[in-house]
Amino acid sequence: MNESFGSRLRARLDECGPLCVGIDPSPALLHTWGLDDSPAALERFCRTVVEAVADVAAVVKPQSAFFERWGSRGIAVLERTIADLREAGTLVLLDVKRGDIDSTMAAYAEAYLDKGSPLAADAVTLSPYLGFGSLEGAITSAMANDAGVFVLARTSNPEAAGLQRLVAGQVLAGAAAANAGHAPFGPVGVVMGATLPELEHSLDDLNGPILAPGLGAQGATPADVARLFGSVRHAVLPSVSRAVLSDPKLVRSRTLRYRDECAAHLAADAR
Ligand SMILES: O=C(O)c1cc(=O)[nH]c(=O)n1[C@@H]1O[C@H](COP(=O)(O)O)[C@@H](O)[C@H]1O
Repeated sequence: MNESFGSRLRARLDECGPLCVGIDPSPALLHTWGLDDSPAALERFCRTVVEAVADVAAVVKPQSAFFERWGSRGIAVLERTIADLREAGTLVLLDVKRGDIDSTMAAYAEAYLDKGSPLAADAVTLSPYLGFGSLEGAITSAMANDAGVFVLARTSNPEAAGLQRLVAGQVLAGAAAANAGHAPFGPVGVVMGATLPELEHSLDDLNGPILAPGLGAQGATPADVARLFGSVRHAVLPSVSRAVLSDPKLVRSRTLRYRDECAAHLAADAR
């Protein structure tokens, strides 16, 4: 692997269309699938999802929390899931939402971005709460490893608005500065919920990908994705978890439906 994350994401979006599928093996979903709540069931769940979506989702996003709850046994399943996805050629965005002072961030970067790490992903989610500058080392590490990061800017949950409205501009400016001069995208993506009533900031100068979670279970639709992100449609990566995971037999068909509906709405509503 020696192509930048931006190039690999561009190629994957062009090949598969705009969708990220989350792997969120919650106890509720394991129960719905008729599985017990155990590491073995977790592994079965993940294998089923990987087989169903690896060739049709541009990106797959395992949610670390659902693996961490099983301690080392859960992390072992996460390692195997990441390896299976990468072997299948799917980009892996590990959802860990990390953020800390620079020396601690260096250790997180080593854990999730260093090519030699057992948990190395193509990209990770980061939280900018300690200041965008605290993420600088992780961004440098991402670039050195042909990986990427997605920094929380305006998340999909309703509680976030008051706090994030105050700082989203700084996050977007920091990401745009880090991405300047890179093609086709820089390594710093941002997270902007598909549930937002409106975009309060311009994304035109970002030059990076936009992860847009909230489709399905949180109420956002493919039409919302197009309404919010039509002007940056080549860079948006809508993300869905529960709405495609709720029935093991329908994971693939629901993935295809969300992907194709997002593509159709983005093409039709592009401004
Ligand atoms: O970083 C994320 O992926 C994320 C950001 C955000 O703003 N909102 C959000 O829901 N997420 C994650 O996206 C997934 C959403 O799952 P569903 O609501 O089931 O599609 C969860 O793993 C969340 O942690």
